Amino acid sequence: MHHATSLAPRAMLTVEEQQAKVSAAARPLRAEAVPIALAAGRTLADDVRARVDVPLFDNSAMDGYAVIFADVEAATAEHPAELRVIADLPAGSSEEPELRPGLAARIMTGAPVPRTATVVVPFEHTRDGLQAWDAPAIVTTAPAREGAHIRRRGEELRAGAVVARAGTVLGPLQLTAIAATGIDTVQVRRRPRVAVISTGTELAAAGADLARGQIPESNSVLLASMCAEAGADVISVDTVTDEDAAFTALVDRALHCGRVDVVVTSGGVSAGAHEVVKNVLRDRIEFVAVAMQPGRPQAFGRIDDALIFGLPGNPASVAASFEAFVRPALLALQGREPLQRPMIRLTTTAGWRSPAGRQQYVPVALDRSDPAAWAVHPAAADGSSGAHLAAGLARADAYAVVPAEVSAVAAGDLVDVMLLS
Ligand SMILES: Nc1nc2c(c(=O)[nH]1)N[C@H]1C(S)=C(S)[C@@H](COP(=O)(O)OP(=O)(O)OC[C@H]3O[C@@H](n4cnc5c(N)ncnc54)[C@H](O)[C@@H]3O)O[C@H]1N2
Ligand code: MOO
Repeated sequence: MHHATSLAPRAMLTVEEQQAKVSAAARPLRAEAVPIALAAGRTLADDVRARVDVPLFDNSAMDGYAVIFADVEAATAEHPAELRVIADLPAGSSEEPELRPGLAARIMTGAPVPRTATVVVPFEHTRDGLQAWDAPAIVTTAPAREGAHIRRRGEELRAGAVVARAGTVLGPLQLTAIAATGIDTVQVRRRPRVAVISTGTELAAAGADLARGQIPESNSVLLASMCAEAGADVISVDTVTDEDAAFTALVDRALHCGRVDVVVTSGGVSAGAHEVVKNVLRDRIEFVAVAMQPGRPQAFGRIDDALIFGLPGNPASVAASFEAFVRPALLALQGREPLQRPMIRLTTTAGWRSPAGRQQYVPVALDRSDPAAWAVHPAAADGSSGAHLAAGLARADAYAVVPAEVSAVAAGDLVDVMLLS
């Protein structure tokens, strides 16, 4: 079916205006309890508080002898202090020897320090080093201070104190810290359930033989992997022709059978004769022009509880639109902060033109050969930034984001770079 599409020029929204509409619609999903072993990449819904003190008890930081400071504070190689050893304390020992003046306990790193010990002397500061446990300890170097090499109960964190804040993404370092405070289950936001739909009668599977007019389909792999990387659960990935009925069926399935939180489509949103996304959804979500390049035609709205993103079909447009609108929404659904990628100002070693009045997203390659002066250059072989460029994305690590009012970037300029990893 053919729908006439208005070609009357319309005011473009700024990227920020469109982002504000998206973030107003993207409220955090409900929380669920997840064991820490399965929580990598999830986002904390609540602050996590330590269940136990860290360290949990006074313990030794060195392999050596637990002793009373006064017994060894004057020890030298010429006048060593000799102590009788009354206990052997490996890590995990629950023994509590009564340490009196003149006595020592052989102790290993991590073992509980006897209550009356006031210092640990490492084996390196004894005459004989590691010995049978009950051989005398002959201390030849005085400790620097009372308490040396004893890690005190709760000195890093007290039970009840916050280990990690709500909104934190759980990576390996966060999960180990949580485990170390005696917690095995965390409250995290539900993963956004996402359906990806590529539209275009010209699309064939990437490995297929291609008839004239057909091209390999590439947007769905980009969208599915970017959604997964942003913490989403991609529940379906489909490619459809530009026929309204086929697209309608997929959207209905996603919304009603798949119970998705987000639908991301590519293609079919501009001004042509076969704009399937626009034809089917024009009355249900908003189709706008955004002052960005690539990525000008955009669609966004809510149907029931799901956010619907209609991204333009050009591969570089899909990629930039994802960064500008979809990724921040996926993060907001998970309650994450900040929503934007890290930005850094770097020198570009090549220049390019930028369309006046549109914020430009140029895929760039990072040159990290000088660690103190990273630089960038456009990833596309010819240095251009066209929306149709696809193969050049293989070299891209980042986007240079050029403000709308800038019309040319010159070699040597500082540019704002959005890092992708
Ligand atoms: N008369 C006008 N024409 C166009 C306008 C306009 O304002 N007036 N806008 C242009 C801009 S800017 C863009 S961006 C594109 C966006 O168009 P659509 O979203 O409708 O995308 P399609 O036409 O379906 O596809 C564009 C391009 O990308 C290729 N494509 C699409 N899907 C895939 C996929 N899954 N994998 C690989 N490649 C894909 C498609 O074959 C086209 O070459 O419209 C301009 N036109
Ligand atoms: O806005 Mo389009 O995405 O430039 O080609």
